[in-house]
Amino acid sequence: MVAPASVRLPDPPVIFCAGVTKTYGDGALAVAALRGVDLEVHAGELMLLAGPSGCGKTTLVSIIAGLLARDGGRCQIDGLDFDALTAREKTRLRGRSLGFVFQSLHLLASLTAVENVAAPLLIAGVRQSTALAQAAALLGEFGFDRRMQQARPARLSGGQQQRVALARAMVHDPRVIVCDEPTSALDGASGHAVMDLLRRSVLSRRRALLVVTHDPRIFNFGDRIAHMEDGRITRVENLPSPHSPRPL
Ligand SMILES: Nc1ncnc2c1ncn2[C@@H]1O[C@H](COP(=O)(O)OP(=O)(O)OP(=O)(O)O)[C@@H](O)[C@H]1O
Repeated sequence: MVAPASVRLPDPPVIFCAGVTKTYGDGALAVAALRGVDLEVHAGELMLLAGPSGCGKTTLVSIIAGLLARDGGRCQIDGLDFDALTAREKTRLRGRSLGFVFQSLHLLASLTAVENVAAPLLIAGVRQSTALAQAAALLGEFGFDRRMQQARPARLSGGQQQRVALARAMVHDPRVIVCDEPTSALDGASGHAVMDLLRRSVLSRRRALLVVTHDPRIFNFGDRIAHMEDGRITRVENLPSPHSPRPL
């Protein structure tokens, strides 16, 4: 049936997974990490992903970010399926549409904070002066003064390093940001500051964010929470009155 012109159909999800499976190894050593995961995250939504250690959270976000191939099911970012793309198209999709922050931040030790943040723009071919100016402006919004922007990661606190990693994931204005345990190593105030920045970026940019967490202190930053157990998402619940800071 055709919908009447006045009915607004919902936007398609920005992150879409249906029946995703993944097994590591084979034979007697096989580990079924994902057993059929269904998940949808929409523009403007911050989805938390929680569950016990070993239930498959990192495997799932690695597949969504195109860093790991799935065995079965469907998975799309903005309507595109990583597994159907050539290596060059995958790199382009990652560079254009995705930002990720994993547990080990992978900041480059020999570069300053601002150079780390500018790196994705330089890789995408943006002129150095423009890339550095954009990176400095974003770090400024993240509370970094000029001196902190010129510091190498080893001279920054854990919370500051986490914010540099976040800025690097956002500087190219991606549609999707995926974070694996962004606050696990941080004290309450630093974790709050990081989640505040993530929340602000969702509100201003209508991004889809997927944040893996064990940390109940940050549950009020999410719109919904997907509970994962033994390789499946067993329940998705709406979170009451998510924290709504000023948009970035
Ligand atoms: N490279 C690998 N080779 C073999 N097994 C793996 C590999 N990576 C993960 N696994 C296994 O797959 C399952 C899911 O792991 P995964 O890291 O996705 O879980 P997780 O929920 O992120 O755990 P945690 O909360 O501890 O980070 C676990 O049983 C794990 O031991």
